[in-house]
Amino acid sequence: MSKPRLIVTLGDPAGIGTEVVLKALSDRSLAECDLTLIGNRELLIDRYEYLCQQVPSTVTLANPSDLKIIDVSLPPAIRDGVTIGRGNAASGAASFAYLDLAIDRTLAGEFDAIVTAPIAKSAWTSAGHHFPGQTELLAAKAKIDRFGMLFVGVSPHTGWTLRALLATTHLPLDRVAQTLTPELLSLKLGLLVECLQVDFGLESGTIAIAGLNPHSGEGGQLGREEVDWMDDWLDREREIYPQYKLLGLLPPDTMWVKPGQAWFGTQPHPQAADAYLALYHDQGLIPVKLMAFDRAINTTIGLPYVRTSPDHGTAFDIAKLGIADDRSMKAAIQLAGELVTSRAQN
Ligand SMILES: NC(=O)C1=CN([C@@H]2O[C@H](COP(=O)(O)OP(=O)(O)OC[C@H]3O[C@@H](n4cnc5c(N)ncnc54)[C@H](O)[C@@H]3O)[C@@H](O)[C@H]2O)C=CC1
Ligand SMILES: NCC(=O)COP(=O)(O)O
Repeated sequence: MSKPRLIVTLGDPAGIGTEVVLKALSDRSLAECDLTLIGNRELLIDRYEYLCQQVPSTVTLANPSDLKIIDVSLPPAIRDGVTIGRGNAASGAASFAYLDLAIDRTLAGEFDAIVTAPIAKSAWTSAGHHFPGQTELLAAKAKIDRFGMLFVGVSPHTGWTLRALLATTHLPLDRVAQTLTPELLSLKLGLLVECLQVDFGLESGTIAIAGLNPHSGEGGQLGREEVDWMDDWLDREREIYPQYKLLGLLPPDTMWVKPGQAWFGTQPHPQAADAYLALYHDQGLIPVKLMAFDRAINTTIGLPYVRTSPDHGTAFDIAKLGIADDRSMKAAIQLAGELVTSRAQN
């Protein structure tokens, strides 16, 4: 089989996107993928030259002149408006243009997967692009409304694989309860099952599902969603997916004890689940980032192609320092290659 063709966006040019990409691409093991960067060549070269002065001699950076690059030309006002360490309308316009073109080229069949460096949602908004995140732009351009945000990480301590899907994502907390419906949860669980089967070869297994309220509502005393509809919803899903053991609705704090042990222990915990369904952003991402911030991968499931991304953001606070950790970006590129290969074989 030919090498997976990956397009890697440089993300917000005021953040650490270019840095983590150039650091990651200096790793020769990534040569198993056919990689193309997409971004503004002039900003990329400026950044490379700056970083060469910043990083210690033990750190290597890929040289842009050795890489395939799709150059996204930017009007001078946008290019000159980018200020390292501060997201603004110019950096938002640039990062949006990179992703927008990457999607078009991928939908046209030129690439098998998109790996995205981080963008700032607020910079997109300042630039007039009103999407909650890259995920929603990817879904809108693919014309799908069935998609999910799944985080994946492999423990360096035990080899155990953490998989956590978010039922809702970039939503104010006070809108979560009204957004959760039986239909939405069925859609997300169905996507998760498909992904476990197609991408991870798990035809059966265990999926743990969190409740919404403290102690999963404590029988209605601490919140009513579980007793009013979520318990019945889960009973129905158990009939639909008899090959999976659906655990739940688990108290949302203690749900993470076994995965924590499976991640940090000396061997995978026998009772850790194959996947976790968290009901809102921070219910899932606080534990994921505590366990795996240096290496977790954000992948969009349900798209007609593979999309991965590091789990971190633009890190404007360290963008001038040259100290960004590229392991999550490297893992995102590796996983994209693996998923493309496994989908081609299925
Ligand atoms: N996939 C994406 O495009 C994501 C984008 N974001 C965006 O990033 C912006 C900043 O968000 P924050 O919540 O501050 O999260 P963040 O991940 O950018 O930063 C959180 C903390 O972690 C540190 N950090 C992040 N990545 C690092 C790395 N690779 N190496 C070393 N240290 C690192 C930062 O310096 C900061 O102290 C927001 O505008 C948000 O929208 C946030 C998460 C994901
Ligand atoms: N917190 C996760 C996140 O912000 C992912 O955003 P995006 O990949 O949709 O841009």
